[in-house]
Amino acid sequence: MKQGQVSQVQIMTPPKSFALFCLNRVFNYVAFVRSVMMARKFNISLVVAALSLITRILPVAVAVPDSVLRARHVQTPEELRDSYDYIVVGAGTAGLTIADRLTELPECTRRIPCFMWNPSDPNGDRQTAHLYNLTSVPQIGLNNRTIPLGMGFGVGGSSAVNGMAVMRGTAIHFVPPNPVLAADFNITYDIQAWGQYNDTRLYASFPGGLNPAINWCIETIYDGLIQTPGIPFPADGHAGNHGVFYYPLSVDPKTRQRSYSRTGHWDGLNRPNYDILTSARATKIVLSGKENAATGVECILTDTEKRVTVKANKEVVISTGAIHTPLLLQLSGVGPRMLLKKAKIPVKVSLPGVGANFQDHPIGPPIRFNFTKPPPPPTSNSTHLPPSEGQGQGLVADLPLPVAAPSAFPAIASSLARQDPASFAAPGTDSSVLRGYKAQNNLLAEQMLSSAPGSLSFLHWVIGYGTAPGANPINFHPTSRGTVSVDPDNIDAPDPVVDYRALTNPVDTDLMIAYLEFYRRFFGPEGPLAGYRAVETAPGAKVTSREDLAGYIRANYIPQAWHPVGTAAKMRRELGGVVDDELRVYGTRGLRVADASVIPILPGGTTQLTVYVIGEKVGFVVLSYSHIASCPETDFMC
Ligand SMILES: Cc1cc2nc3c(=O)[nH]c(=O)nc-3n(C[C@H](O)[C@H](O)[C@H](O)COP(=O)(O)OP(=O)(O)OC[C@H]3O[C@@H](n4cnc5c(N)ncnc54)[C@H](O)[C@@H]3O)c2cc1C
Repeated sequence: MKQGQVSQVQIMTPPKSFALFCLNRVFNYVAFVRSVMMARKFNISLVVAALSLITRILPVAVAVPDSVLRARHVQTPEELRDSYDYIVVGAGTAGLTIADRLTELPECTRRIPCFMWNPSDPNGDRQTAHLYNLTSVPQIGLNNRTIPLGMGFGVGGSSAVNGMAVMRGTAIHFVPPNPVLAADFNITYDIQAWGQYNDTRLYASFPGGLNPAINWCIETIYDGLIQTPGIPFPADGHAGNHGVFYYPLSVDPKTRQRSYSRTGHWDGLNRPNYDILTSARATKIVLSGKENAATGVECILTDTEKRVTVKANKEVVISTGAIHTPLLLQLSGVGPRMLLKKAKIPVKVSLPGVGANFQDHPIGPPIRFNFTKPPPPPTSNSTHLPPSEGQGQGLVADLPLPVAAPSAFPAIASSLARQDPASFAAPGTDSSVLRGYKAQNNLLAEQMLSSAPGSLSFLHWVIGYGTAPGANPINFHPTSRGTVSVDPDNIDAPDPVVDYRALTNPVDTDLMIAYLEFYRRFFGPEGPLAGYRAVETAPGAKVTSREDLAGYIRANYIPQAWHPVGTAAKMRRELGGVVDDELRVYGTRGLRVADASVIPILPGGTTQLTVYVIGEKVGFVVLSYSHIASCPETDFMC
């Protein structure tokens, strides 16, 4: 395939190897994003790109009305089968992806129930009521404020309630081998691996609807960014580089409805080998024998409070998200020994990393300006707005640290590299976890010095929000590490104790100050927008000392953007890792974790795309391998 061709309008021949086939499946979703971006670059109508994809999946979509065909919905214990080959716990973003892939091969796998909690209406669509109502403990770094966090719990999990932004990290995240980054998820930026199959039913598109009130703002800021040294403008926001680009949404371009794991991986499936048990909360994985083999799942039926155990013949995959996965592991006896002992939970596997390494993208305090000489409103021939049929939700600028903090970056990097993580980690953190933090610090410090293509971006600026020019800077790579733990005094509580430990590492304050200073330069009298004579309204030009800025940050910092990761990290065990490269939980047999919790360091992008890929990895690449010997090759081609 030549660079620049629109992959979706080509009919490709099947790949020769199973591995390539799997990779192609993984990349379908991304490929569509890319084709849309390519279409914009080469002035090919987005509609053509979208239609080509729709045309290819249409026979399936038409022949299978959603209302009729779905996985068997099990609602009472009596309907459960005696045992299941695979049990996927959690019908969320990754969980539904995995269950779909496993049940694609009817001869090879049998019967997978997905447990989920409180889905009052499994046929329903996005409902705000389908959010967990969770709050963190008081944050010592944030003047003891508590922080609400929302995770989805309907069929579809967080993909059913999320903001639908579709982004990817920069390339370094996905280039193996790397001991502490996502690596090894077999994501590649090789265009050859993309877009050769179009059998996905998940979409990313530019559905239109960019708020006209903020267009002027985008136009003006875009102009300013062009004049700022060192900022690339990749035509394709998914090419793995930092820079300025429009991002698409997980929206079906035809129906303009949310495209999420339920519509992509559950609606329309009618498979005799697929059961879904709802209104059930898993409380424990049964680990048997010396090998701690996962032989079943205990759960509580939320309508009747009845407890049932479902038997697993082959594997259990935990896919309950970065907040509830560490809780479920700990309740099963897999976690930090001291914590489990305190909670009186028999220790099956001492794994200190379970619930450690907790991260989310923090949203910084607002910095706002008034233009006293306002820019002219955009005209219809504005050059920087996306084409009308291709309006996305927004424009972002993802900047490496040398661009965001051209004078501060060496000092920030060297202070991180010199740190002893024990000084900032939660009290009692195990030495293996501290070694993992050190490895992460070293990698982040190295990346803070780089603006090479594909290196990490640090400042994430979502442009165009707010009524006034300015920003709430988002830090793509915070250095503080939180914890998610069972409450030792109440192990029956459905939710864990969540502690962001926000701003406990002073480097995070240094980064936020550097970002606020970036905006002061950008909007100020020496910056590219000087002609508009901006006056700073928040925090105000008088707030300049480190102490004052740190106080402003402490009072306004929000340590989460609904992207929790890292609490069952895919890292080496001696670095505090919880799962290996194939996402198997250390010290167990037949137990994997596949959801956002395995991501060791936050990607420089929103998280859903990476989570889908994790689901694909487990559901298709890893588990399918165990059946290659017994399944005819053609099974994989259908
Ligand atoms: C409000 C919000 C906005 C977001 N915005 C964006 C965005 O714009 N772009 C983006 O890329 N990402 C966004 N994200 C993040 C993204 O959606 C998540 O990273 C991703 O969906 C996580 O997938 P997961 O499979 O790890 O977990 P989930 O999709 O959350 O799935 C976990 C599932 O497990 C179930 N579960 C939990 N505990 C149990 C139990 N004990 N027993 C049985 N079931 C259980 C839950 O009910 C849920 O269904 C947002 C998230 C939220 C919540």
